[in-house]
Amino acid sequence: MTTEIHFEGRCVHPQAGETVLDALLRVGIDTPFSCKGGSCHTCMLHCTDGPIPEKAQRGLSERLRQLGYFLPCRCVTEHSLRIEPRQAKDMVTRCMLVEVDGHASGSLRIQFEPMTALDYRMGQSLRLVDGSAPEQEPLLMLTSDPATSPVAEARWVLQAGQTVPDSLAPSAEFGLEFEVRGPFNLDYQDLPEQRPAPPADPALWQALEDGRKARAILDAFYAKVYADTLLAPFFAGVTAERAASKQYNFLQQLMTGEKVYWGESPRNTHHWMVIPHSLFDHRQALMIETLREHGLDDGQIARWTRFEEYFRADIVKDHEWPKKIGDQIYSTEGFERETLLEATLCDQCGAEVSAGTEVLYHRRTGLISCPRCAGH
Ligand code: HEM
Repeated sequence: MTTEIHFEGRCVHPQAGETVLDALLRVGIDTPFSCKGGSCHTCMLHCTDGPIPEKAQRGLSERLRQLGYFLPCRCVTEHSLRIEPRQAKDMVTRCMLVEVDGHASGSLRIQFEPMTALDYRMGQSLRLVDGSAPEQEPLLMLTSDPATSPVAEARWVLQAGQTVPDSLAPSAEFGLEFEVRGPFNLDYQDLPEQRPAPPADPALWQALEDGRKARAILDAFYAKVYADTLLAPFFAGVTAERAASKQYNFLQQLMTGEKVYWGESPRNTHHWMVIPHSLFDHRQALMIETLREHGLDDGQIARWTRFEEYFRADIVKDHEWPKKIGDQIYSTEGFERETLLEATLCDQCGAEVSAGTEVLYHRRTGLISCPRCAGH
């Protein structure tokens, strides 16, 4: 009986004495590896069916052995196996704390050093291993770029009911250890459908003169936003008055708990906006500057920004997300052709386009191109 190694739709036959890793590489399967001697664990794979030789699991933790992980560089077998790449949910990395702050704002900035290699990209996420079911574990968003920062950095936006472990408490000191799972690609599906609002803070609203000062702050803030070369492009076609009013109602609802905001959820409003952490932080710095100019003290500033930080996970992303309403997902990127029911003006050249004409329109922006501008 020939030995068959099934891997991602391919079937490979190892030669006598050949390791599984060498067999995969021989036929051109691009699987990661480094030392090829069982030391670095870079090539570790997951076996879903078939007996794994004891030698191929030497050096792996009991947990990984039980899950079926093995080192293909140490695996010579005459039995057939079904194998697959490692699964992010099974990867747990022990980390050492460098520094943690932000407890007052509800958005923890955690600087840490993974104790074994953690292969990640900025924008991916980790889960903090805290003893709960893996899908319930707190989400940490990776904000550092491994190419340029010697220590890793992640954000943890605290959700209702989550408690911070001692290893990440305000008093936590350099060197404390904790474990993370992943990394995962953060996508809109990872966010809970309807995120509960953070607890209201009516005393803050009162300190903001029952909203009068909040309105003055927002007017001054959006004046800065519209003059800012990084932020202004997102607001093309939206008046500063609209932006400030919507934000006012949103904050009023968050701070007082009264239902006065009727706009979309932050996730859906910002669904098409590619906003990196650095831009979010830049906006936050402008907001803090404005709050200071209006006489808020550090405590009040932390209480205000806590509400904004809470929505970081709904807003920061490295590619546009579709809209999600209930279970329905709506893609708003791309174009459609539509026959006009009424005459209108072409958004490109300004010429009148008569009813019955087929035009090209962009699903999200709603801008149309007449047949001449659309090139047909
Ligand atoms: C860099 C960060 C951000 C950018 C570039 C941004 C951009 C925008 C833009 C362009 C709009 C107008 C959308 C429209 O009227 O069509 C908007 C609306 C809004 N934003 Fe943001 N935003 C950012 C951060 C935030 C934060 C931190 C919050 C919440 C705490 C927030 C809450 C809202 C709300 C509630 C609206 C109104 C939604 C509606 O019109 O229904 N935004 N944002």
